[in-house]
Amino acid sequence: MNTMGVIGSGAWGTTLALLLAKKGYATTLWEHHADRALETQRRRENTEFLPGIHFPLTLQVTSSLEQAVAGKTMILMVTPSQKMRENLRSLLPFLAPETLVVNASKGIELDTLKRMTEVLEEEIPNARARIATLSGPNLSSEVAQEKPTGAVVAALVPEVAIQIRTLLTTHYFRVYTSTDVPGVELGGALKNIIAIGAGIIDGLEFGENAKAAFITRGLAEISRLGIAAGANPLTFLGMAGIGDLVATCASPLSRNQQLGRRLARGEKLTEILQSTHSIAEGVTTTRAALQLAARYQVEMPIAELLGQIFFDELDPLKAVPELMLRDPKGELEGIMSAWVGGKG
Ligand SMILES: NC(=O)c1ccc[n+]([C@@H]2O[C@H](COP(=O)([O-])OP(=O)(O)OC[C@H]3O[C@@H](n4cnc5c(N)ncnc54)[C@H](O)[C@@H]3O)[C@@H](O)[C@H]2O)c1
Ligand SMILES: O=P(O)(O)OC[C@H](O)CO
Repeated sequence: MNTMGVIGSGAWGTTLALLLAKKGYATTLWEHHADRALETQRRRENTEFLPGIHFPLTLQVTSSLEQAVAGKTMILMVTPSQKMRENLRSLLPFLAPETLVVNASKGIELDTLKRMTEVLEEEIPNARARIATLSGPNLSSEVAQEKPTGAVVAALVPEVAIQIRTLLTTHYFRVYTSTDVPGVELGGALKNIIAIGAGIIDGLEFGENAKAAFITRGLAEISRLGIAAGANPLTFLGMAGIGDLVATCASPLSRNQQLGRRLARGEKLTEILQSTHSIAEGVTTTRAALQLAARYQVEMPIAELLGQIFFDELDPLKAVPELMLRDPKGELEGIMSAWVGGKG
């Protein structure tokens, strides 16, 4: 009998826990606030992040990491990415050696600049043969409503990815597999930067041409950095690349996109971040991506300007001519050299 643990009860963690529980797996969802765990367990609904969706009997909520982790077939890590390491350290005493561990968060650890599975590898003994990462165009409320969705799970060991694909697949959640862990993970993390920019473009009412060009150049920027960091270039044409970029940049459901629109209206970043419990990972990811770009000597003009908007209060309207009037260049410049020079 397969049993599941989900660590992190925000919108995505709750959605994944519901998916697994509705498949009939006994699933335990971990919430880090004890009183909120009790409240959610009592109400049988996550009223804050996923209102209106009733929990089946197979889904239990707890604030005990032991209950959420011990003896499970698979656990999914769905905390804010900057909290990944501390949560892993806390749950490690309860983690059985055979439990599969899947990252479902999209971010890069500040300071270390590690991807989430790199953090998993550092914290979990003998992790390589049992860890994986899940990504793709997965706006949580659509998945929770069982709307048809595609995703990708990447693992170093192909059989592990296949095993996890089997556990996650449903009639509304089609999962592909990959062995390109860096590509899948960087695609998912870096698209949040571009989604904030797309929100700014929407907020400034610059139109669809502008947004399409911006997404396209965003993909070029993600690909350049990803390839330099060891990703397979083709991954950025897949679920975790163009797939997630389209969903997140186009949808008003995206929290990163929403943040961009609020910035365009003149709201201050600190006020926006204080006004919500939801995570918009793109802001911290911009900081980390710029440091990675410096490490790999990759140009990221969009991320640089967004960094100036976030951290130096650059007026978004002033950023636009800077992008438009950069030195003209060939469309594939930079991508080709990264491809030839990268490990991908
Ligand atoms: N929401 C989506 O549609 C979606 C889809 C795919 C991936 N993701 C990714 O999943 C991750 C989690 O996002 P989400 O949407 O589930 O969360 P959310 O933004 O809906 O809520 C944030 C959650 O983080 C929890 N939290 C805060 N501090 C914590 C700590 N110290 N330890 C553990 N938990 C803590 C909060 O209690 C809350 O449950 C992010 O990396 C996000 O990018 C989200
Ligand atoms: O709401 P966002 O911006 O965190 O995006 C959610 C998912 O990552 C979309 O795939």
